[in-house]
Amino acid sequence: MKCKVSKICGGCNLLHLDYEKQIQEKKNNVEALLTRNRLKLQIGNVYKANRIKGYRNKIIVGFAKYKRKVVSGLYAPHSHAVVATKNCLMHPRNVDAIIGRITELVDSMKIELYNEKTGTGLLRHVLIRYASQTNQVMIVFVTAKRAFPSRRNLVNALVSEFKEIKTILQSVNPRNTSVVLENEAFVLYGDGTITDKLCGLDFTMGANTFYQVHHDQCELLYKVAKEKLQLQGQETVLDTYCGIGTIGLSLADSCKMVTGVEINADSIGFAKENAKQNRIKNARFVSMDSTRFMEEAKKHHTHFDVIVLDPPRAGTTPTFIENACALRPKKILYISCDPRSLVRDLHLFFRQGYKAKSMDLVDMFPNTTNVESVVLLTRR
Ligand SMILES: C[S@@+](CC[C@H](N)C(=O)[O-])C[C@H]1O[C@@H](n2cnc3c(N)ncnc32)[C@H](O)[C@@H]1O
Repeated sequence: MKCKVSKICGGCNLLHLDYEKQIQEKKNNVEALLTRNRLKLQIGNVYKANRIKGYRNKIIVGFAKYKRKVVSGLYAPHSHAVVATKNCLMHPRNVDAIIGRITELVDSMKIELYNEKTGTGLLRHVLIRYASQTNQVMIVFVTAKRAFPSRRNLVNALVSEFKEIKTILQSVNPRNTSVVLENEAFVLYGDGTITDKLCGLDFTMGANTFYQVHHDQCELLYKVAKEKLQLQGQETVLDTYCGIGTIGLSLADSCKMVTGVEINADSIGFAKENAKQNRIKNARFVSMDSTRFMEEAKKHHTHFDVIVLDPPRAGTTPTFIENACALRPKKILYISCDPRSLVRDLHLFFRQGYKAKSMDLVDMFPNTTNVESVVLLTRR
């Protein structure tokens, strides 16, 4: 695959390798990390992706002016510089057409671009989410202020042209931070949600909720998780860092009870809604910091047979690990998107009497160096 901007964009830093070599490189990198950290762990399978382009279902584009015309693109790594791109190889084609049209409309409607240096202007970025199985698109305009003069014309133009746009929102971030969705989002069109199908279930999500970027690899990841856990139908499962409930709900038909914990209250609202719309009755969700939940669970001797954790890149906390292990679950499944924080946390699990039974990798992010790990821990 050839991309003119891959060197400056930095998004696809393995694009120069053919896919088999990318997979080998990812495996080598994780193995080297394990060795450097004195972890004797064999990597079992590396689950490759069938779809290695056009897979990204969440895209954030920035805008800039070039020769007086508005251009859009991804941000260069660790910077706020926009790399003007058209038809990124990782974007679904129909989403790219929408991005192209938004860029033209921003230009022709003379929508002011936000200037980070002076703190003036309006439009900061646009976030697009795509539910690939239902062909539903969500667009979020992130603006520096609430007043958005041309929004009605912009929305009308987009929805009349693209039938797949199900909802459009505006999120206001007045502060000088790079956080994309800082505040509450206002609905400009539709109901503020899109719904995708995953593992045979319907999952509705909002603008600031987490959803894995590669639909098919996400299904594969959850399938691997289910296989690793070998649930017998009687277990109580705790799904921490649960987002909109995807992992827990996909396990619900194989266990007695699922409890999901997540810090983002919006996500918990969607998780409850998702349980309801899929008629899943053995799942409950709690909006709470996972570490605090674990402390409380330990204090009240709440037992779980299985604990699943899928934290953000930073990994989990020593307090979470200490309390989770003190509850003595039979199995702990650690799903991680950053092998470095995973390795750090595994040392702590080992110190608390757990051992790694298996470690597998799932290629959630083809053409990049990122990889998802799944580690099954059992009591020593
Ligand atoms: C990598 S995502 C995983 C979400 C979900 N398991 C999935 O597969 O879609 C991590 C999730 O952890 C949540 N989170 C971040 N910090 C948290 C915390 N301290 N306690 C609970 N949840 C947290 C984020 O909001 C996000 O939804």
